[in-house]
Amino acid sequence: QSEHRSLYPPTEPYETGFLKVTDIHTLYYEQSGNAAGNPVLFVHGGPGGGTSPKDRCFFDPAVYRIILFDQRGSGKSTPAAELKENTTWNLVEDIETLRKQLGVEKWVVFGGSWGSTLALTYAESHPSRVKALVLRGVFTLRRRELEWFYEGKGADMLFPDYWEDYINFIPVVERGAVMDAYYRRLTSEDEQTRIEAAKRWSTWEMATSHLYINEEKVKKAEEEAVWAQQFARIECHYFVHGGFLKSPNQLIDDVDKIRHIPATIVQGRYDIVCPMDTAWQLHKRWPEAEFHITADAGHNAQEPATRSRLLDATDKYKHL
Ligand SMILES: CNCC(=O)c1nnc(C(C)(C)C)o1
Repeated sequence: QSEHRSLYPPTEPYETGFLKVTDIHTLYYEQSGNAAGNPVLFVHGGPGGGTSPKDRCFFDPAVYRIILFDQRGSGKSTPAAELKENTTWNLVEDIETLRKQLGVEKWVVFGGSWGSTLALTYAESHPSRVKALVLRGVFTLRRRELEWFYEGKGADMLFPDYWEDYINFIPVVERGAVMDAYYRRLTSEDEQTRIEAAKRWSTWEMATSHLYINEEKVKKAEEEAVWAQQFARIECHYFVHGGFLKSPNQLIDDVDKIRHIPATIVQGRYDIVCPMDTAWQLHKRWPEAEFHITADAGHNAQEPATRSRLLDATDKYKHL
């Protein structure tokens, strides 16, 4: 393992498309790299975060058939930020629909943050379809994870400056349930209320996603109203519904369904958005999975040590 690796060079898709999955939702997807190669599915975060061209660069394009898709309401999928028919189980079905559409039997599945949540949910639902899992910044939507970051039960103590703009948007009397209060505003009849709530919610998350604040990401949350609404509305929708999971600890409790699958977990020690406890609990229940703590990293996949371990992992599974 070299210490700090660079991403694979940028590539362009050899195919892009739109897949209608319900009367309401149409999904954007793309394929790049080697059309006859080892299929890998990139599962983006948020939910609602969408994919970007850089996401392709975690994979050796000479070997991998690199498949990206924008989940319901995210990125180029339409309608943007749509919450109707948008649940974890819909997304698991969408992944199977996409797999069949593309003629993939089995694939490597790669996901960080919410992408790790959906990757785990998909693998536990369809273990025979997963060649290997690469998980980063593990998030399982336990109540404690949500309260830590969105309800003023921890992360606010580490970023009190950025917390102020997030929490001051909500009247004191509503702060007993901050996510619910944001949800009322993110789904308000009034467009300006929706936009302001989305910008505040997204800025809080972008400001805390790196060990060293990434001003570019903060600017994106403050200035890209469409993206901010996709990110904030869909995240908040999933969180106020507990991820639509059957029980609060379902993903870790059901890990025995996937312990036979080759896997690598990469976790930033100073991940403020998805604190290391979750990855640690998953690791203890899944000792077979390779486990890397990156000592000088936060939440984001592009932080040098995290990026490097992720590249090592995709190289490890490239010939499966
Ligand atoms: C719990 N939400 C964290 C998450 O999934 C996430 N954080 N940043 C992202 C993007 C990189 C997609 C913006 O996703």
